[in-house]
Amino acid sequence: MRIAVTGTSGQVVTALVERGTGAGATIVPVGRPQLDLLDPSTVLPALAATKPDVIVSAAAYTAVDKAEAEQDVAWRINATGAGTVAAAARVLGVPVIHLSTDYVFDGSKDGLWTEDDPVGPLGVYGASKLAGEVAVASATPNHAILRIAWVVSPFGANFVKTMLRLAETRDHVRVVADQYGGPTSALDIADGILAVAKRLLSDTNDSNLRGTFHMGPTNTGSWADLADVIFAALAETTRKLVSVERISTAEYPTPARRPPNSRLDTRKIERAHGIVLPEWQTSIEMITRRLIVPA
Ligand SMILES: NC(=O)C1=CN([C@@H]2O[C@H](COP(=O)(O)OP(=O)(O)OC[C@H]3O[C@@H](n4cnc5c(N)ncnc54)[C@H](OP(=O)(O)O)[C@@H]3O)[C@@H](O)[C@H]2O)C=CC1
Ligand SMILES: Cc1cn([C@H]2C[C@H](O)[C@@H](COP(=O)(O)OP(=O)(O)O[C@H]3O[C@@H](C)C(=O)[C@@H](O)[C@H]3O)O2)c(=O)[nH]c1=O
Ligand SMILES: [Mg+2]
Repeated sequence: MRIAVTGTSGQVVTALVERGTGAGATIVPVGRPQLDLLDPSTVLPALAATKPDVIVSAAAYTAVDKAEAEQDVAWRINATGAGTVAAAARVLGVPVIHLSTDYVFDGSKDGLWTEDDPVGPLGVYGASKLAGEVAVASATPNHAILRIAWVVSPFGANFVKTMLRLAETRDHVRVVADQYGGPTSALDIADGILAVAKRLLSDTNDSNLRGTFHMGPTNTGSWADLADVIFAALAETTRKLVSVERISTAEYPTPARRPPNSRLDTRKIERAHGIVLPEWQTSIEMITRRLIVPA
């Protein structure tokens, strides 16, 4: 199975490269300058050249706060760009697995968000990603849109790396404790994507395998809970102690609003694709240790 993935240095594409071989997949990252989502004319030729069986649409504008000031660029990449990738998949006659986000929700629900719940993004990033979902779904029926959340990994830029960088100069970090979600390892996401890709290829017509799915760990937590686990793993490995001050969103002003509760109900992808990701704490400990003691 040959899988073309948009982007070259992103967290999920890097995780797919690490996990692909073990799952019998050849991962072909396709990124700038060959494929630039800001230049739609590059997309089909670059993807066609990889001769893919499946396309994973992982490239995106992911700077949540910066997007508030760069609305045009965020939309061209996350909305128009996503639609162009899906249209290329249709032309090439292959399924597309497109990644979206928990930030399509406004966070006002008490429980877990299902795929049928109403969307209501609070910021430019979430709105542009939602427009991307619509563009993908209208470009080809042969799609699986996977909404994921709070992605962390040994690669790229992410919250674990931010916390470890802060720990180099501080023994005290303030972290919001009133935003809840599902911290997810890009490596676990890669395993899920590979499983979905196999099913889409082996059953080319099953509509239960297609559509929109929430994929994430079985449990959830706050950003402060996540920081606690990171610093516990740091303390175990290096004896460096960092305390987490649990603050409110109001005490940590940012350009973009974020959902207070974006916890995702993952039962649909379990039913349709048999996918269950691990509890987040285990995966976060592994990532933290890997970042402290490079392999
Ligand atoms: N990070 C997160 O917390 C979450 C991410 N998601 C979604 O999951 C997907 C993967 O995220 P993640 O791996 O963390 O992303 P990263 O932020 O780690 O990487 C972004 C990727 O997008 C690529 N990219 C950005 N602009 C362009 C462009 N104009 N043309 C081509 N490629 C471009 C980058 O290219 P290059 O390799 O050249 O740098 C990079 O590979 C995204 O769709 C994101 O919206 C969903 C929920 C949470
Ligand atoms: C660095 C830092 C952040 N925070 C807060 C700010 C914010 O509310 C929360 C997370 O901050 P970040 O900027 O790392 O996370 P953010 O960029 O909002 O992460 C989001 O990225 C996009 C791409 C997604 O799709 C989402 O699922 C989600 O992962 O933690 C603190 O409270 N203290 C700190 O020291
Ligand atoms: Mg961020």
